[in-house]
Amino acid sequence: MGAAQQPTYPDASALDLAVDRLRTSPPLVFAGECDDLKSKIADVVRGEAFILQGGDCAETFAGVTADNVRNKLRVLLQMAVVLTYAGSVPVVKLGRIAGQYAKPRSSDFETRDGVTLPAYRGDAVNGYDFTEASRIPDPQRLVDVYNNSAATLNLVRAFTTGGYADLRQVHTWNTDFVRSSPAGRRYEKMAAEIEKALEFMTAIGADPKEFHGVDFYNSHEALVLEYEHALTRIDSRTNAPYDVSAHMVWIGERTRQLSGAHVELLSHIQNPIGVKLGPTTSPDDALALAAKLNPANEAGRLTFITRFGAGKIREGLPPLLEKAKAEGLNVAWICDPMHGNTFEATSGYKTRSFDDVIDEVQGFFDAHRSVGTWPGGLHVELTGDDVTECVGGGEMLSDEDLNQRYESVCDPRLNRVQSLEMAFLVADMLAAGRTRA
Ligand SMILES: O=C[C@H](O)[C@H](O)COP(=O)(O)O
Ligand SMILES: C=C(OP(=O)(O)O)C(=O)O
Ligand SMILES: [Mn+2]
Repeated sequence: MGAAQQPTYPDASALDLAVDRLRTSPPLVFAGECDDLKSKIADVVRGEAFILQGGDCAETFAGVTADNVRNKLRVLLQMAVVLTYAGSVPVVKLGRIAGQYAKPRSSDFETRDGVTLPAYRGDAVNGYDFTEASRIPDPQRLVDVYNNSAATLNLVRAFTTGGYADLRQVHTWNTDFVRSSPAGRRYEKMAAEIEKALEFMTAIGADPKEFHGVDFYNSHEALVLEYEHALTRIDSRTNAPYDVSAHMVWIGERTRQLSGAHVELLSHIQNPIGVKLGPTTSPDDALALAAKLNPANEAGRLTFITRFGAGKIREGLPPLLEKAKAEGLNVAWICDPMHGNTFEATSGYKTRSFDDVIDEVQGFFDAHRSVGTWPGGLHVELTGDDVTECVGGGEMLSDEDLNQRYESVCDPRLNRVQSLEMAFLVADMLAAGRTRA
């Protein structure tokens, strides 16, 4: 069986050149950082922390600007602080960022006005423009992915350690359009309480440097095997292979075949890894994936990202949780409430309803509560901008609003206000679990 969802490059020598370039390029992340993330995910496995993983469905090279990166980071920081404060749980912050450039597709082709061309597979593979030339897979794009990921990560590191993410800035993240929304006002009140608490802590002698930066990690779907393989290095400390293209990588719903090439490649790297599990996953499928990908049952190594859809999660998830619990599986369970809830609006746009997204998260919490397992986190497609891609939410975006600012090149993302609303709703779910426990 060939590897699923791979580009077919017309020019093999150009691919060799790109891969050679990547093989000799410096790592984007360090193995020790991947280990740190793994130990934080181990806290999630033990029910002591919560993961917030979020970002674009598909990053684009054109989207690598200071504003864009800062806006995405800012909404993630705001969501994380809401979950930490209102949900009373430590939050592991993980961007779908600095490498999320390759897309699996349902169909190999796209037809517009009677013209059929190869599907867009992300900036890692081909161009979004609907022309024959742009849709030809170009291996030089893999080198562009590396360079754009390096630039993004550099900025992310500067923002997260250079003062922008200082908890004492909690008010300033609530800027412009978000501030006037109900979620923005709730945030404003919470930020005032946090500021007071920080002043109190400083007054009793806490070191303000403690609040200065945050640990922030990055992740993407490991899809194009040539890229991930070329960026796998032997770590000098441990002599073990790490995929140094990101701290964490995951296997998508379309490439999780047990004997497939993606599972094989990721079984050999030491990074923390994820696997998406859709509604066709049986409890035995999940166990077999865990046995192959985490044979030592190491806590923090494996995260299952469930994406059942709001209508299926309440029935589909509990059998998986029960079996995993009975077998003593050390795994973090996180909820992707996006990919099982996509539909085409009458306007033709791919969209998701905010209510379905929240309903799936509620179903996820209910399933974990009924089985006695820990709802370990969220995996969300979102943006820091004021886009109109998902319907509903407090702004009550409708089908007719979608054309105002639909910018995603793949799946619809929650906008900044919807993301903040989600954080408060999920913090309430976390808090409700605590009072019941
Ligand atoms: O992001 C996920 C997939 O790439 C996406 O959902 C597939 O979308 P498609 O069904 O339009 O190919
Ligand atoms: C492709 C994606 O999801 P899934 O593999 O769950 O369909 C994605 O996360 O963008
Ligand atoms: Mn997507």
